[in-house]
Amino acid sequence: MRRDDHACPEAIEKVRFVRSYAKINLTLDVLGKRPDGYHELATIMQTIDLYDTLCFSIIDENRVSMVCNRPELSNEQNLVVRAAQVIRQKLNLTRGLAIELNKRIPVAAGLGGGSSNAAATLLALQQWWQLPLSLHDLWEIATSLGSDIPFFLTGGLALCEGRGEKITPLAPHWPTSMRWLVLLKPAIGVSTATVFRQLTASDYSNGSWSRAAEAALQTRSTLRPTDLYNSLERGVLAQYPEVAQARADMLQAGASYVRLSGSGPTLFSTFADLPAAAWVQHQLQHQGYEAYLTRPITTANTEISYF
Ligand SMILES: C[C@](O)(CO)[C@H](O)COP(=O)(O)OP(=O)(O)OC[C@H]1O[C@@H](n2ccc(N)nc2=O)[C@H](O)[C@@H]1O
Ligand SMILES: Nc1ncnc2c1ncn2[C@@H]1O[C@H](COP(=O)(O)OP(=O)(O)OP(=O)(O)O)[C@@H](O)[C@H]1O
Repeated sequence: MRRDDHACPEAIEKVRFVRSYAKINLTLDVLGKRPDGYHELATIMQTIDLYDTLCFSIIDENRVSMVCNRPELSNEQNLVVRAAQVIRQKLNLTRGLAIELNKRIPVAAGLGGGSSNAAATLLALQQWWQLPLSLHDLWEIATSLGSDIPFFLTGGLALCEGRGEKITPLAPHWPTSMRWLVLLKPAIGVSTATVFRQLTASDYSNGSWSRAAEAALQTRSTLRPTDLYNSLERGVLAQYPEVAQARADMLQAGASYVRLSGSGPTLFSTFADLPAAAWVQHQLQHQGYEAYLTRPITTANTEISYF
């Protein structure tokens, strides 16, 4: 009998299929730089109905293999492989795993795709193999792998503080005036580390944007476009002309306002009505842009529902 057989009864199915959803940052305050080199954040994140799929199969070898429809991501540094390996090592599991990752979430886009994939892997293995790991254990593993990953363990709507790992779930009071989202992904990738490095002290805020938005969401007060703020936006617009041009084109296409998600370069706008959102998406696609019509969802990696 193999050492980890107790966690994998014979009856367990050999294949597991999960979705892994993206996020947007409704607000993002950078409070300042910390002694460990990271930045102190207050950000409100929301999972959205744009997802990758992951297929896990048990294999008869003591290793983790991974293939991805984006060949440049098929390697051992992929967060999916790293997440699976951390769990295997922590619990001394010898059971092998083959993972297929189908990416639909744009990469290096500010949509948290890799982080979501890692959290989906942790949750899938924990549930599938009935591992003796609490949500706090998973949170610790997630935190060690990346700042955005803890959020995706619960997803939905949340205030994230510290490096991003201190999660306060918020009641899902998403404004109806923001029911539809149009995302525009300019044709460049942006390194999160570079964006943070190029911040200046004048970009810092005291967290008041995220706190005010949190209060408005909790009390179901109106959230106006002018209430949304991202400390990283000024630097990204100044550094990448493609993003500034995309923003101008989005406004020209009929978006009433445009914000950057995370470290970009993806831009988003919100709409109360589907026809208005679809019209803006159509116009952007007609201009050759990669544009998505999507909506917020209330949970992360398992069952979802819409507002
Ligand atoms: C911009 C956001 O997406 C907002 O949600 C996140 O803060 C980024 O989260 P992430 O991609 O999971 O970030 P990590 O993989 O932990 O860090 C990537 C790099 O971003 C910078 N970084 C990240 C998070 C943070 N609070 N401060 C930072 O300065 C660091 O230079 C770090 O080396
Ligand atoms: N499963 C994965 N999917 C996408 N990228 C991954 C994955 N694993 C590792 N990476 C690496 O992480 C980098 C950032 O990718 P990702 O799509 O997560 O960026 P992002 O959306 O900007 O993330 P965030 O918003 O959390 O900063 C990629 O350039 C890639 O090298």
